Amino acid sequence: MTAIGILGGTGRMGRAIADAATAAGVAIAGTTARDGTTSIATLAGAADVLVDFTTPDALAGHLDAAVAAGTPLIIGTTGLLPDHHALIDAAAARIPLIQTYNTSLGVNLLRGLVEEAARRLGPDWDIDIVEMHHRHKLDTPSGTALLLGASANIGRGAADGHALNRFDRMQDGPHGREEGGIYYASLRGGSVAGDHQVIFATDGERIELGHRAESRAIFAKGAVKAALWLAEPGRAPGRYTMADVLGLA
Ligand SMILES: NC(=O)C1=CN([C@@H]2O[C@H](COP(=O)(O)OP(=O)(O)OC[C@H]3O[C@@H](n4cnc5c(N)ncnc54)[C@H](OP(=O)(O)O)[C@@H]3O)[C@@H](O)[C@H]2O)C=CC1
Ligand SMILES: O=C(O)C1=N[C@H](C(=O)O)C[C@H](O)C1
Repeated sequence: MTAIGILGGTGRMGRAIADAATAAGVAIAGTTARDGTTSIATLAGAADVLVDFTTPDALAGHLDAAVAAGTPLIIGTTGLLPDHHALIDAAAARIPLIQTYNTSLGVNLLRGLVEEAARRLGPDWDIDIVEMHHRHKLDTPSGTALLLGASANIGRGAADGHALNRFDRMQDGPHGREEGGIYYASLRGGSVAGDHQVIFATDGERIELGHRAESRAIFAKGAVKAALWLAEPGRAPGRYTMADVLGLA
């Protein structure tokens, strides 16, 4: 039976993933938290696959441990910067790895719809992304908002959608729109698990494509599915996506 090691086991997502794994009959090899009482290296050696929903500061240590043990890794942590992505690319040459800002089926389907809408609508339609999350969320805009922006950029013809919006952060105030810019608005409050709305607006009409997460269970279920997929025997090193896992690629 596949055993999952949960990095950040004390967190909201860590606990949800433990519940989802138990419900799916998947073993838990162990968990870590910020206090370091459990050795990451020991857990990496004991687990068939690791899942990391923690904080960008912890990423380098988690990658080192996974590579040293040869253990596949799923990174769900958001707020990553270009340097983090360079470390992930280097690790993916050694182990199978998935880095994704959203593990839900719905958002990964929505990405394709957003890409298609942006492609068909063309440059006369402005694109804005509005997201709302619980009061504890630290990063802004959400990783999913950036993913959806990347899909829209790809639909508009960009070779690498992320290259445009990894660096284009939120723009505020009535400064007028930059041509081709995608604008983000973020709300934080209550216990919202994750709402995203992509608004395509032109003169006289709007199209809205959105997704609402009713609980973290959908992210946890997707993370367990991705973990089982990544841990399949013979999975070669590489940087895979949720589209690969869900058969959407
Ligand atoms: N990809 C996806 O589908 C999703 C991604 N996320 C992302 O997952 C991440 C975690 O979210 P959430 O569970 O709500 O956050 P929490 O704050 O509830 O949990 C964070 C976890 O990380 C641990 N941690 C914090 N700092 C460190 C550190 N320096 N080293 C090691 N471990 C550390 C915490 O340990 P301790 O308890 O000891 O502080 C805790 O276990 C966020 O980036 C969030 O955006 C969330 C939902 C879905
Ligand atoms: O922090 C969260 O809770 C979530 N984070 C992810 C993000 O930043 O997009 C995914 C989901 O929306 C929940």
